[in-house]
Amino acid sequence: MALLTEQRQHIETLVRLSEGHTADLSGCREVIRRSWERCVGEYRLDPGRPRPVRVLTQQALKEHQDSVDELLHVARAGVDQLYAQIAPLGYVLLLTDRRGITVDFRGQTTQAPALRRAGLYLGADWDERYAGTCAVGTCVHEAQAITCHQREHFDATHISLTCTAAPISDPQGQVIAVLDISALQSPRAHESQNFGLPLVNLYARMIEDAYFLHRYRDCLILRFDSAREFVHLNGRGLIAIQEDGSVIAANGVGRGMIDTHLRRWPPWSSSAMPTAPQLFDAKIGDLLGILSASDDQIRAFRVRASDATCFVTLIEPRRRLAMRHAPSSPAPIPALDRLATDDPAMHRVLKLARRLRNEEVSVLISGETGTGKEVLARALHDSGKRAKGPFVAVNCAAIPESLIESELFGYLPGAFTGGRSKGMRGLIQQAEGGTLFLDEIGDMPLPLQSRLLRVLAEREVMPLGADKAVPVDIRVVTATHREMGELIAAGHFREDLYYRLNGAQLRLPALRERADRHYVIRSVFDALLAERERDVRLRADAMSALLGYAWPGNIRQLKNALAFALATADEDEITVHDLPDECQGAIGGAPKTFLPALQAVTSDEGQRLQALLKATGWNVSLVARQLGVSRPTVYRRMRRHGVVPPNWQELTS
Ligand SMILES: Nc1ncnc2c1ncn2[C@@H]1O[C@H](COP(=O)(O)OP(=O)(O)OP(=O)(O)O)[C@@H](O)[C@H]1O
Repeated sequence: MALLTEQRQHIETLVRLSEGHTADLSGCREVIRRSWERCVGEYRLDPGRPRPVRVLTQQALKEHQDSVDELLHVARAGVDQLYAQIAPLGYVLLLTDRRGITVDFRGQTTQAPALRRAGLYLGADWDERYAGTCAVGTCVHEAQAITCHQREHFDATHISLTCTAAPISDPQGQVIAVLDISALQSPRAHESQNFGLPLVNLYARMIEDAYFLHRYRDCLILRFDSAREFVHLNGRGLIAIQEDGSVIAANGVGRGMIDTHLRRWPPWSSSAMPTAPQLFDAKIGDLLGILSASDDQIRAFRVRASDATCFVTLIEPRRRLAMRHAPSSPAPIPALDRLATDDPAMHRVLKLARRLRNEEVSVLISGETGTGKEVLARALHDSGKRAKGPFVAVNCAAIPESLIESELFGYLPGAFTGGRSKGMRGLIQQAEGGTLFLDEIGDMPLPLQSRLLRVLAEREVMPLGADKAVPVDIRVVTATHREMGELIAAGHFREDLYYRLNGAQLRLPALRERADRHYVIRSVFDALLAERERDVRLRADAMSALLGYAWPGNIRQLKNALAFALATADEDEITVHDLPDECQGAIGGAPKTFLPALQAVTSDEGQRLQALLKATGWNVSLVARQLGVSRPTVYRRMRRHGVVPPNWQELTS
């Protein structure tokens, strides 16, 4: 009721404004007043007829997303980080294109119906011409960050909302997108939103700079700041230049410097631009030589426009950097190298794998299901001196217990009823000269563990029914997703066998923990395309959802999800809507890991654990490190206390 009364009063104020009475606007901020005047004068919006929220069709939304595809991709990390900060305060996040169409969104699924009604949703249109005065639309019009709080909105439908938006400009200074945080409810006082403007501005600037660095990654870029300590970390000025010092593009701070320079020294022609040596009062050689001039790869220059000192570093084109670093990197081993790019845990695994590939030492590969243990075992085999020999993979969990002995060790004719009349060469012997890969080793029955131990110790195998052992030359690689320490403690696995198998351990990280998820997604996708001889584009919104998903089934689940999308997508591109439901994230592809758990946890220990998990963004590995226990132990404790992460359904499936 209160809202309806407020809406009526609001409408009356605006109707009076449309009739030329401006007396009621004395407390109104100038920027809002200008926008209201545009709404009634220019757009002819009728304040007496609030308009329903407009949400675009999937097809129309797709077109808008396409037009900012590259930006969406670059912005993702910033969008996720900002949302992680504002979600606990009850805010949602919108990224719109320059026309005010919401092309990316983060919000809580539990609030979806209310958010959709309010227009805080993927595809919602916040163009000032349609929605009236609002943070996004007015921000685009004014090209400046703005808070639009409650009754500052033009349309009476929106007056319970509070919204703060900041523009994101392209390297030419044109607004290409708007970053917005909004809440359905907020305190009445405008000051309650004071935190929002600097926060959204900061992230908009970071996204803008990330986009600049991405667009000009193949150019020389000067990065500068007035504080030496901040240049590498967050140098605010960016200017892309050519080798002769001419300016290609600049970010907001860089453009500001150029403008001041031009005001002081007006050019002889309107198209003439100052060069970098002119801007920094330097020789081009000094600028190009920055990296070797000092230990911290920074040099001080005088900015001619302001006479201020400024500290500058040089970012080299990515291609040139790659070439420079190539000679020092170790000799390529394609079978191993293609498994990862720049993930620290994978680097450690692959570094050790390189050393082990030609050794006879037994290797135990651990990691959650689907992390690629068999793929790594095969790569180890393919890259080592046994590559020409066979690679025999045995899944100990998949073979019935009654058959596993005969399968592994083989048997002579007539060794047991039901066997083949000619007998059978066991898998151990089939791996002669090559590698025997025993997957799910934790599931091997105890009696067989003793026999396997003998094979490893004596390097010979005794087929069923034989009275003489046969020598074997095999390398054994095993894998498990189980906690071997627990199996040993429970008497299910022989400790002596474990130590023999665990000559070295390679621990594969879960896909959700990998910093090179983008590379993994791309390579799995490319492999599927090659298999199917198809050419299909993976659109940025799909990539964004894939990057944000928790992947309880790891690379296997990823592969299945992409295969599903390829099989069901209508066109020659995959969008977020073509992915299996669980990977589409919360509304607008929000990473599930950011959604709050809604479970009631009663025990003290459970609550402490839940608080710790929440504080780390449900990073189980980090919590395990903080508590000094293993990850499986954290999962077990979560299960015991009923601590349910947002993505638990997948984790337990
Ligand atoms: N780096 C990779 N590139 C492409 N596909 C991969 C990669 N790693 C794993 N896969 C694919 O993911 C699936 C699971 O891999 P794999 O069988 O090696 O995992 P696993 O850890 O051994 O699984 P499990 O624990 O269930 O035995 C396979 O289809 C494999 O082809």
